[in-house]
Amino acid sequence: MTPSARLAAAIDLLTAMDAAPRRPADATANSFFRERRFIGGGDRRAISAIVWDVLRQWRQAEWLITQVGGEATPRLRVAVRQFLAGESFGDIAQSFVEGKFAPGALARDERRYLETLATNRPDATSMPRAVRLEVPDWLLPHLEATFGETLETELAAMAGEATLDLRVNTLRGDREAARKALLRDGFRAELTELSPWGLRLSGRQPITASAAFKEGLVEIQDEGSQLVVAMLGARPEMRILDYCAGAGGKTLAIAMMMQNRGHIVACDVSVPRLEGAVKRLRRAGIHNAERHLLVPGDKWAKRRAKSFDRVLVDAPCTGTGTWRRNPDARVRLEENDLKELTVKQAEILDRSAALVQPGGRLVYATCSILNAENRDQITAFLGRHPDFVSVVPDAPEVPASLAGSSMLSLTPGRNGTDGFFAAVLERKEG
Ligand SMILES: C[S@@+](CC[C@H](N)C(=O)[O-])C[C@H]1O[C@@H](n2cnc3c(N)ncnc32)[C@H](O)[C@@H]1O
Repeated sequence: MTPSARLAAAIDLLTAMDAAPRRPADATANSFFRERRFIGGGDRRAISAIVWDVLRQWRQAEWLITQVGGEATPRLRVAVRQFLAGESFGDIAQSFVEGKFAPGALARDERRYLETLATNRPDATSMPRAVRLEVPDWLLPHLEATFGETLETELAAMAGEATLDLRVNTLRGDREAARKALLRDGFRAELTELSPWGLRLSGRQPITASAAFKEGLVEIQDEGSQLVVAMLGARPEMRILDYCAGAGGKTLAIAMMMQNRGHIVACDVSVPRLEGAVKRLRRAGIHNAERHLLVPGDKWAKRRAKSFDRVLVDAPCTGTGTWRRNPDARVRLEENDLKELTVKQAEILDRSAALVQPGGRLVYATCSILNAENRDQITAFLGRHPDFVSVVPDAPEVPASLAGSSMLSLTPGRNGTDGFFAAVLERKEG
C-alpha cells in the first residue's frame, strides 16, 4: 500500500470507530481488518499505528481543531497527528491526494484550519490540564488523589506504547528454552525483571504465528498480571477458584503454579469468555481445570461455601491500568461507569468471600489505578467482613522489591507493567 492508501484506510477505520463509540477500538479494528483480508500484515500494523497515535492525542487534537473553528473529523484528526509530529502544512497537504486508494485532497475548510494551526499555533499554556493529560475532566481529581505529584510522569508513561509480554508456561519448558524457540522464529525476547516467568518483546508483533505460542510454551500476559497471580501463592494439591476467569488468562498461570495438580475452577458470568478458555487450556496442556458458568442464585456456589484454599477475584474494572494498550478507553470512560463498577466489585467480593475456607485466602485484583476500585474497596470490605484480615503473602515468586506488603500496586511509570492492583485477605480460623 502507498502511504496515502494507508492514510485513507486509517481514516476509514477511525470513521468506523466513530460509528461505534462505546465499542473498544481494538474490537472495531479487528472487525475492520477481518472484512479487508487483502490488507497484509505490514500495512495492517502501519494503519493501526496511525490510528493508535490519533487515539493517544484525542483530546489535544480536538482542542486544537476547535481553537481554529473546526470540528474534529477523522480526516482532520489524522492531519493534526501529522501536525503534532512536526510536519509542515505543505507535507500534510501532499499526503492528502486524489486517487482510488487515497484520502482525497484537503477540502477548502480543512486547508484553512490546518494553515491557521501551522501559522498561528494556539497557545499550549491555555490548554486545560485534563486535555493536555488526555483524561476526561471528571476523572482528573481521582487521578490527582491517586498519584499526587507523580501524576504527570505516570500519565506520560501511560501515553507510550506497551511492550508485548509473554509468560513462559513452565509445564512445557523453561524461560531459556522459550527464548531460544522464539528466536528460531525470528522473535527476540528479553527476560522480564519482575516476573520469574516473563519474556518481553517490543511493540506489536505477530507472536501467535510462532511455534512457541502454538505449542503452548508461551502465552500472552502482561508482567503485572503474572505478578498478581504470584500474589495468590497457588501450590500443587490446593483447591482454587478463579471467580472472574474470563478467557482464563490467570487460570492458565494458576494451573502452572499448581503444576497441574489439585483442582482449579474457572468461573465467569459470560459464556463466550469462558468458551475462549477452552482452546488456551488445551494448548497449555492443563488438565486440572474445570469451567463453571455463574448464574443468578447459583446453587453450585452455595454448595461450595467455605471450601476453597484460594479464591482470586480479578474484578471487572475501569481498565485504567491498560491505557497504554487501549488509549481509546480514556475518553470512553464515563463517571457513571466508575460508580456502577465499584458497586459491582463490592457485590462480587461479598459473594466470592463466602467460598473461602477458614485459613484460606481471597485475592482481590483489578487492572485499575484508581483508589476507588482498589484500596477503598479493601477498606470497605474489611469493614463489612470482620472475619477477614489483610495478610502479607508467602509468595517467593514476587520479587523482594515488591514483596512484604499485603497489597501490590503496579503502574507503567513505576514498574514498566500495566497498572495492576492486588490485595491479599485471609479468612480467620474458627
Ligand atoms: C478483568 S476481567 C477477567 C480477566 C481474566 N481473569 C484474565 O486474566 O484474562 C473480569 C471478568 O469478570 C467477569 N464478570 C463480570 N461480572 C461478574 C460477576 N458478577 N461474577 C463473576 N464474574 C463476573 C467478566 O465477564 C470478565 O470476564
